[in-house]
Amino acid sequence: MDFLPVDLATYADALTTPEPDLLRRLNRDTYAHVLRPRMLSGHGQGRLLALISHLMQPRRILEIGTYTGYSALCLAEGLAPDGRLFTIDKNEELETIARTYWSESPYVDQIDFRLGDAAIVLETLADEVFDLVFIDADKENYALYYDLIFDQVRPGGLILADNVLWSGKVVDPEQANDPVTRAVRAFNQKIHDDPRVDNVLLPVRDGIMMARKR
Ligand SMILES: C[S@@+](CC[C@H](N)C(=O)[O-])C[C@H]1O[C@@H](n2cnc3c(N)ncnc32)[C@H](O)[C@@H]1O
Repeated sequence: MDFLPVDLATYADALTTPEPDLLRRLNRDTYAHVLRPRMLSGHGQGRLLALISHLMQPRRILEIGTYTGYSALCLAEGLAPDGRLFTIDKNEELETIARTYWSESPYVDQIDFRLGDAAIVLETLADEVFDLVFIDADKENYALYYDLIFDQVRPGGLILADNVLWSGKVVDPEQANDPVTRAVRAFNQKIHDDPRVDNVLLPVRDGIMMARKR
């Protein structure tokens, strides 16, 4: 299933800054060789992540859910010269492809990959203060990750969470009892109700929650 009608998605991508060659190759390689390639952010969303990062020029980025390393490369584009991006994934089979492409980028020394279950790995990053966080792992634990990292986000920092429209299931009455859909809906409501942030649910691709810490 496509997130947008194909002609609209094609039009939007055509009128967006082109996908850099390295990312285009990683995108193709992922679709050719890795399971569930739809998880990769892709051209339009990747350019949005890069643009946000350029605007913020973060010193510390946290990504939960590396997959093949595509969104990490996009987010790294805006890093301050002494900046660092921590990215966590529990699937060791993806590490090689991610590192292969990172090594071709100017950000290879700024990307710090941590293998393991996110909730546990986060304990090892307890001393970091984050400017920008991208939550893109198991949906059932989004609310947990949000709670775990919130105090480590600086005032004015941005928390992004992907797939918050969950392929439209968040408004499908037939999915009301689906546990993942319920978790995504609960997460969205939690952010919306949190007086510590200003938020926008962006209907981009599969939905991106943006929450700026006050
Ligand atoms: C949607 S993909 C990430 C896509 C990537 N951010 C991108 O845009 O290209 C989700 C990833 O989260 C990882 N993941 C799922 N549950 C996790 C957990 N509990 N801890 C760490 N990683 C997890 C999966 O292995 C998968 O690679």
